[in-house]
Amino acid sequence: MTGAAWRQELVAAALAAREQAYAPYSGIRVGAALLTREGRLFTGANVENASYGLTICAERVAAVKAVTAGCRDFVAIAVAWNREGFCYPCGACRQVLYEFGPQMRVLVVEASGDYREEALVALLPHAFGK
Ligand SMILES: O=c1ccn([C@H]2C[C@H](O)[C@@H](CO)O2)c(=O)[nH]1
Ligand SMILES: [Zn+2]
Repeated sequence: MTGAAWRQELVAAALAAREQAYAPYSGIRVGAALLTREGRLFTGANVENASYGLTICAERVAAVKAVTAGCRDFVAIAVAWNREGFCYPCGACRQVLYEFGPQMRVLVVEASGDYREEALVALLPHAFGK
């Protein structure tokens, strides 16, 4: 993945990953697609639980898949959902992403496929890091 093409690929993968969401409680289907320094792409979707509090966000699913595949250097993540407006990662996800990608880009995607690009550091100012 080179040049600008990776952005479109990441956005498309995040939109598609929503299909894998398990969200019977909220109905909010979130998809994430994470690009690592090696050029590998990892997807994730939210996995809810009857206890509610044990729900896992799409972004953290993608992050743990990457790390457990040996990829610890995150370049960018795209996040999409099935609601109006842009899908921004929650605070917990921002912190977990920061551990492996302090310089990474975050593409927040609308259901239409339009997206905005942010720097993770802009979403998590004065971050607590290693
Ligand atoms: O960063 C976030 C925030 C929320 N969700 C999911 C969790 C839950 O299933 C639903 C509503 O919070 O959205 C994510 O996947 N990522
Ligand atoms: Zn989250």
